[in-house]
Parts: sequence; C-alpha cells; structure tokens
Amino acid sequence: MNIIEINNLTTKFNNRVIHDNISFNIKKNEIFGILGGSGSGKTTIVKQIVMLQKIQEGEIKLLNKNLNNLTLKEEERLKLQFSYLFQFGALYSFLSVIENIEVILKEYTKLPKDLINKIALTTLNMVGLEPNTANLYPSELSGGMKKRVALARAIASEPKILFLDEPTSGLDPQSTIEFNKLIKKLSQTLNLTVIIITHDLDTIKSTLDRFIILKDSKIHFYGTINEALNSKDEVTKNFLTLKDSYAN
Ligand SMILES: Nc1ncnc2c1ncn2[C@@H]1O[C@H](COP(=O)(O)OP(=O)(O)OP(=O)(O)O)[C@@H](O)[C@H]1O
Repeated sequence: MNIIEINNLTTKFNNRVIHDNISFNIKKNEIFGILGGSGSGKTTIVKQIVMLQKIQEGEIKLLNKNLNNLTLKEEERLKLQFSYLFQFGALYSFLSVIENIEVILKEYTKLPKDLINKIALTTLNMVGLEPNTANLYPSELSGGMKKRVALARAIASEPKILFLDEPTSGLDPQSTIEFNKLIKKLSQTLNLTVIIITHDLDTIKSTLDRFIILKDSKIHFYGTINEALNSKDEVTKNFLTLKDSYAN
C-alpha cells in the first residue's frame, strides 16, 4: 500500500526548474531514501510533503489525501500523523533531555503530566539512552546522544511517518552505524514509514529499502540497493562509492 504518492510534480524557483514532472511512491512501512547532489531539490520535496512548501504543479497524496484540496480540519489531522527531524534540528538548550522529549506531548495532547513523563522515559529507552540521561542538558551530551534525543522527541507522539533530513551528518562512522541500526529497529517495532534524505553510504547500503536519486530535475534512479549495485549507469554507481557519494 502506498502511504505517499507523488504524481507529475513540477517545481520552479525564479524560472529555474527544480523538479520536472517527477512521480514516485513510498510504501507503508518502508525506509525510503531521497538522494541527489546539493541543490537537487531533496529538501523541497520533503517540505512539500509535510506542507511547509506549496505544491506548484502536480499532486501529492499523503495517506490517501490529496494535499491540493484539503480542508483545514483534514490538514490538522494529517499533520498529527507525521514527524520530522530537519538537518541541525536543535534541542532546546534550556530544557533537560526529558523536558525536550515532553515538550511536543505537552503541546499536542491533553495527557496528564505523569503519563507524559512515563511516555518520555519509555521513548528515551527506545532510542537506547539510559534513564540517568533524562536530567542532563543538551550541552552535556555527545553528538550521537543529541541525535537520539531529537529522534525520541520525533517519535514520542507516535507518528505513522517520520522524515529525517541528513540524520547522521556530523556523526563518526561507528555512531552512524548504530544510529542507522536504531532507525531500522524503530521502523520495524513501531510500524513506521521512514523517509530519509541522505548522502551517507552506510545508510544507503544498510538501511534503505528503496530510494530515488534526483539529478537534472528528474528522477535519475528509482529502486532498491541491489538494483542500484547492478546498474551500469555511472551516476548511480558514483552514489554507491566512497569517493563520490555526493555526485552531482
Ligand atoms: N523558497 C525558495 N525560494 C527560492 N529558491 C529556493 C527555495 N527553496 C529552495 N530553493 C532553491 O531550490 C534548489 C533546491 O533546494 P533544496 O534545498 O531542495 O536542495 P537539496 O537537494 O535539499 O540540497 P542540499 O543537499 O544542499 O540540502 C536550491 O537551488 C535552492 O536554492
């Protein structure tokens, strides 16, 4: 079942074509990658799916709802179904770890305080952090721990879909591998559909079920890692080599 359908999407900024009539689908429960060189329009697509950026031409269906003609009520309801973690998605430096996770639940639910605290602690555990990290402040955390807290905050509200923009940027190779394993585990245990913008080779090879590569405003590749590995196309192959995963 498709959870997201992109049909004939065209996006232009100042007469520059960013997406030229592109179409692809994302299935329920898959981990789907959006790849492409810098400026190829990856973030713009995600912003259009999460309704932060207007769709100019074409259509996007999210959970079977056409985003072009939503009522306000439908839009509000849809927005509760997903979370996103944008690049450099910062934690509130003046809030502790647990308060950072609780903040969304306090804003969007009417749950009692102690239940919110319980959910936040459970989520902290799900992302592999010890209970004693709950009262630390972001400045006391490593880069990998900060990413885990941000992830905990994103999943605490039990979304159906999670969007991650370069989630492993800035992490060392070992932390990257661990973070990718965590995403895979969470997607399975929580029945999450995950959409990841990435250049990271470990993510591409070990985590994604399928991905697209955007190039020259079009979808240059659309498929699985095995299909990409067997491809004879140079651009696709370049994305899978260490030296040039940022290929344009
Ligand atoms: N609101 C906007 N107005 C004008 N131009 C924009 C706007 N948003 C994005 N762009 C331009 O569209 C192009 C695609 O941007 P986008 O952020 O989607 O690329 P990206 O593939 O995510 O790049 P990166 O990997 O560098 O983050 C860029 O040239 C950017 O400058």
